[in-house]
Amino acid sequence: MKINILQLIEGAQQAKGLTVIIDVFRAFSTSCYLFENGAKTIIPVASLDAAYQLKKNNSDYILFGERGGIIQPGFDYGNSPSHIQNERFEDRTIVLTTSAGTQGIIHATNAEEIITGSFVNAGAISTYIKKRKPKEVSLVCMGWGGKEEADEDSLCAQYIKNELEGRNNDFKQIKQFLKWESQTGSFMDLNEERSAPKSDFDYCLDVNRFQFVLKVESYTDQFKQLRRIDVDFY
Ligand SMILES: O=C(O)[C@H](CS(=O)(=O)O)OP(=O)(O)O
Repeated sequence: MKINILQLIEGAQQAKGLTVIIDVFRAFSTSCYLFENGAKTIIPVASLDAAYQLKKNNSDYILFGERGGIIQPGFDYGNSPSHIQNERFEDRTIVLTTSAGTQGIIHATNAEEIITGSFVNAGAISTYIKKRKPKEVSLVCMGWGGKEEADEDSLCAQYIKNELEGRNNDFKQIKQFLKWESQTGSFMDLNEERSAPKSDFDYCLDVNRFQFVLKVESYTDQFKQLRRIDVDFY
């Protein structure tokens, strides 16, 4: 199995084979919590306008997302896992637009198959890939707004690569590094509490909490959706 680690929007455009679009803080961690809390499907869209249009045509859809980490006018929620811990989304369709994660999905036009990547389901991702046995895997780190590399996404890519190659991971060390040495995730201290509470850090780094992957599939001619696929651990 050939494994590529790629960076940012250009990396998403170059990605081939089974592609994992990685966004630890916070889009694809939050997406896992949404499915855990009952969401029927998530429609990832690139622009705020597309999100507003979908809501206009489907008043029961729920709008999630941010720009620069901040919840946008008219949105029901931002991009925070902390804010949905006690919320249920049974049978609800979520529309999600974020600065980095959803942009990666939209730009990965050469990928054979796309799944999302985060630490909260990293083990499930490697199990899924091992079962699928693809010739080529692309691990794409979406970073800050898809434009600047971020430690958490690069470390998540390396974690998944190590799992696939049978090498050990030291997640405790990864978490300590992200907490005390890396600048990444600092927007959680700076932004308004209602958009990025500090507790998001721990929710996004609750490694292997979920045993499912999120696969990108067609929704309509125009839009894609994320579908939850449960992966057996053994
Ligand atoms: O809201 C977030 O967590 C980030 C903001 S940014 O990309 O770091 O500016 O968006 P995401 O798409 O979840 O990385």
